[in-house]
Amino acid sequence: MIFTVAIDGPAASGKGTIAKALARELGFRHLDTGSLYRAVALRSLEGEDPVAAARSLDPERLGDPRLREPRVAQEASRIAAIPEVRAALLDFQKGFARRDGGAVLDGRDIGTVVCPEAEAKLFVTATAEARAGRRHAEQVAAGLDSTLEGTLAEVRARDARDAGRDVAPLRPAEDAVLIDTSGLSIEQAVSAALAVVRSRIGR
Ligand SMILES: Nc1ncnc2c1ncn2[C@@H]1O[C@H](COP(=O)(O)OP(=O)(O)OP(=O)(O)O)[C@@H](O)[C@H]1O
Ligand SMILES: Nc1ccn([C@@H]2O[C@H](COP(=O)(O)O)[C@@H](O)[C@H]2O)c(=O)n1
Repeated sequence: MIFTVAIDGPAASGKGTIAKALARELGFRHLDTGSLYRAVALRSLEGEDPVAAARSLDPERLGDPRLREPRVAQEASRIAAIPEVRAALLDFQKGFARRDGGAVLDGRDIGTVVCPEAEAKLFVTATAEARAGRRHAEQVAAGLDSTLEGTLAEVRARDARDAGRDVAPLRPAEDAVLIDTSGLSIEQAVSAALAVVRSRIGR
């Protein structure tokens, strides 16, 4: 059996939280595809050519805590606009998705480019203000220097780059189900997503 759940959405919309919860609940494997771009970005910030970094990336080594830093997130959205970087990361993502069993992948182009054949597609969104508030709280809890205004500006800059690039821009697939988490708790958002996926599994 192959069953792929494709989850896309802008920064801090809650797609990673939903993806992890779905994978846990359904016994599916999970890939946070943003971590691939962040790993390339970290190496780019250290002076490496991003295309060479993407071509030699070890996807099993994505645990570096520096990947979560805001400067890495911004650099990720810059190197993610390079077509050769995206091409170098594509086969691994497709292979992860279509191995036997169930898989949940979250990112920006999963339903449109990586897994256009996914059995269930979700587009998770929220207002920029709600997303910035969540990311700011997360950064404060992690002991990082963060202001709400600065985080909102970063979220907006990343949205503009991710949605405005020529290659694989952030957008909902035509057949994606939209979940706006602005007014939802984590539990409500996860159960809305689970209901969509279960309805597809049952078909
Ligand atoms: N429905 C929700 N209500 C309140 N907080 C939420 C909700 N969903 C997620 N969060 C919190 O918001 C933050 C961002 O969530 P998450 O990491 O899942 O977003 P994301 O879309 O995967 O972000 P990114 O693409 O930047 O990695 C986390 O701290 C998470 O706990
Ligand atoms: N499928 C994807 C996933 C991510 N990106 C880019 O990486 C940046 C970081 O992603 P996070 O999900 O960890 O926030 C993101 O802003 C995108 O530019 C991508 O292009 N495609």
